[in-house]
Amino acid sequence: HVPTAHTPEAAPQLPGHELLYSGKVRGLYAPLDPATGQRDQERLLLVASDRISAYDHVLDTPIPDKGSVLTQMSLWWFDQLADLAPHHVISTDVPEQVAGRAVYVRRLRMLPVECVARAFLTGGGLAEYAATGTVSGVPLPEGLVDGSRLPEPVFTPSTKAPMGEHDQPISFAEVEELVGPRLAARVRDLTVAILQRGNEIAADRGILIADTKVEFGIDPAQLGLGDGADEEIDWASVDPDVVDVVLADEVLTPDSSRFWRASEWAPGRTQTSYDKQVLRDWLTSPASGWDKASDTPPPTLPDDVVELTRARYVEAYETLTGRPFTAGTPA
Ligand SMILES: C[C@H](c1ccccc1)n1cc(-c2ncnc(N)c2C#N)cn1
Repeated sequence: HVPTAHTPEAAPQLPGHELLYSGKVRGLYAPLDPATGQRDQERLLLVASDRISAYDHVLDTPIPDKGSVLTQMSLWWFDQLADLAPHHVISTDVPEQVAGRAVYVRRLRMLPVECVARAFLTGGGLAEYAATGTVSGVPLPEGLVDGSRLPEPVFTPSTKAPMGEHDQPISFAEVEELVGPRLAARVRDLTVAILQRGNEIAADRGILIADTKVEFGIDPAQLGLGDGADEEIDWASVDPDVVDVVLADEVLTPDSSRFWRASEWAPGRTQTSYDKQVLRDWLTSPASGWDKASDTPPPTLPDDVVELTRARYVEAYETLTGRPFTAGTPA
């Protein structure tokens, strides 16, 4: 296997497409009409790079096939969850430069809420619980520790912070102020149901999904808006029993969620990350010569760390889906 790495940067130029948003490891493009050069108002191209982030840094060493593995995994989850929510995927027939790691999606009006649900307590949720006994305003049993399984998944939303900043946790009441009580209840219930279903499926494969972040959008046409319109939306006036609340972005991937090996789960300490532990262990070992508190960029990764990390992504995909990973081609 001679890995080819797609990394010049998270979002390379793409002929016939205009870059709209560049995330840490992903890009969102508008296809251009070849005749007029105008942006297609109904579709977007969501591209995953091979870049990986750790300790709030995007590493300069790519993980070959990471973008493709996570794209294929997300596509598989959209199918597994189709009875819970419609999704935004149109086609995987994408430009050859991004084959296997990009999807054409319906252009939606995205709800201004990061929909996070937690099935196990760790990270920011654990810190909030330690300080208040609650998470996102939801009271939890006493005596929970790092990695404790919650009685049932809890909706712990946050605001969409500007690029590069950390999302801020908000209460359910604040979500109701943002999008109205009806949409707030719907996205809460959907986010919890998605994580619940994800863990039911993953548990059979020896994987625990501690938490996940999903995004929802609504078709502009169902909001009575033209495709290109970007006027303000009165979300509280939207009835989720009338419009389709569409599952967008990526779903239940190791980038949007915490993946743990069930066999390694031990509440009371930091859990090992299914996909990023090899990377984290090397970065925090003397071998890297890096100090994560120094705010200097992490060093280039040695080949073995890259290959072991790639193998973790492929293993997660093949274990979850039961399908062999084939680089560069949609499943
Ligand atoms: C956060 C995410 C993002 C991805 C990649 C790079 C930077 C940001 N994003 C997704 C949309 C979006 N907007 C309209 N319709 C859609 N179907 C989607 C989706 N998915 C806007 N932002």
